Amino acid sequence: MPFALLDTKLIHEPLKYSGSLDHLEFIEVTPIIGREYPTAKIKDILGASNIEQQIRDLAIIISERGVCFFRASQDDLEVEDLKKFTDLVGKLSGRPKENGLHVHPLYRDPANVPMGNGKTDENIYVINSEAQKKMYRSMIKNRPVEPQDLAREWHSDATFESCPSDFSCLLMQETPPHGGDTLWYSGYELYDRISPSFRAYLETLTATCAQPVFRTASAAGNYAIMSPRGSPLNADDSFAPSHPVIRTNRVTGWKSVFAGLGLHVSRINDVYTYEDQMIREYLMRVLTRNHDCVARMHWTKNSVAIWNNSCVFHAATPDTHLVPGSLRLGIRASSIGEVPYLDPNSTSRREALGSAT
Ligand SMILES: O=C(O)CCC(=O)C(=O)O
Ligand SMILES: [Fe+2]
Repeated sequence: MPFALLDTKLIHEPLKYSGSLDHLEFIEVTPIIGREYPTAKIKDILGASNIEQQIRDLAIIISERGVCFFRASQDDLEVEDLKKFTDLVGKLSGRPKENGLHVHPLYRDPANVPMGNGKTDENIYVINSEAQKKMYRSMIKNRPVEPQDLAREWHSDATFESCPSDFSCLLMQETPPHGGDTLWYSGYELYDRISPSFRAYLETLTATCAQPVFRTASAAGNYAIMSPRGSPLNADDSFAPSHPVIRTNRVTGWKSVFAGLGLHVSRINDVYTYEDQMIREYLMRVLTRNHDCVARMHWTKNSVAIWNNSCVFHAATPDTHLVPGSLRLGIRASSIGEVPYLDPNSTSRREALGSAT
């Protein structure tokens, strides 16, 4: 049995779609990843008489497709609606009962400036291109960044927590005239592109995850006051949990690459340094050489994306500063899911769908 399987009690039965969203118009973004709803309003889902059934079904669709885009303007979506919606998607798709919305350790950081309405909220992470510009400037001063290496942007939310995020939902309130796209990458398909023997090896591995800005003890200490950050299990202030490199998605039951690459993965455990580098570089190389696994969102004002962090990686495109005077402002809520696990009896996405893609 792979040691990345932490606890058999964590294993969930895959959920079944009931058909409650069949009335919504949609297009698949690519054969592999993403679904776009061109006209649907999240507010209507929240006001539906069968809200619980619709949200549970939506959680299943997001988990199968990785990410869903709500293209129509969601300008009637208040901050409280965004929080309620994200919370319900996590709750109704079976996250542990004691978990709730993530409290981002950086929410009081100067970079996490007030939302468009001038307020702050512990459950809302603000994405503001002006504040990011300042933060990047100071980061670059301390740790020079290769300008051509945007691969550093790939990540999955809150993997620096023992219980990371299952669903994240981002409402983009202000958009630059061009640029500022976000990309999502299918961790299911990444898994399916690895040879069976190498997959079997990766399934035995875990990795230590850490947010780069929390790696100093004083930073971690400052953020510790925000415990428990969405789950009693996130009371650990080390910000360096271990997660399985291959993970089962609790909603679909499909295997995905998880803690094998990206911004927050600091070390593959129990291997030598060269092996750690080799495994992470290999996975990143498969990712960057297979752009058909990407769904890309060109944001329009008040559009929304909601994704399942346990089966997709995502990356911002930090080019807003190239458009002088433009502002990109988004607010994000994240639900806290289960402790990541690998069910050795789970299947890959392609196996489950019986498909070539
Ligand atoms: O700014 C973006 O495009 C994505 C930001 C992000 O990583 C997130 O909202 O989780
Ligand atoms: Fe993110």
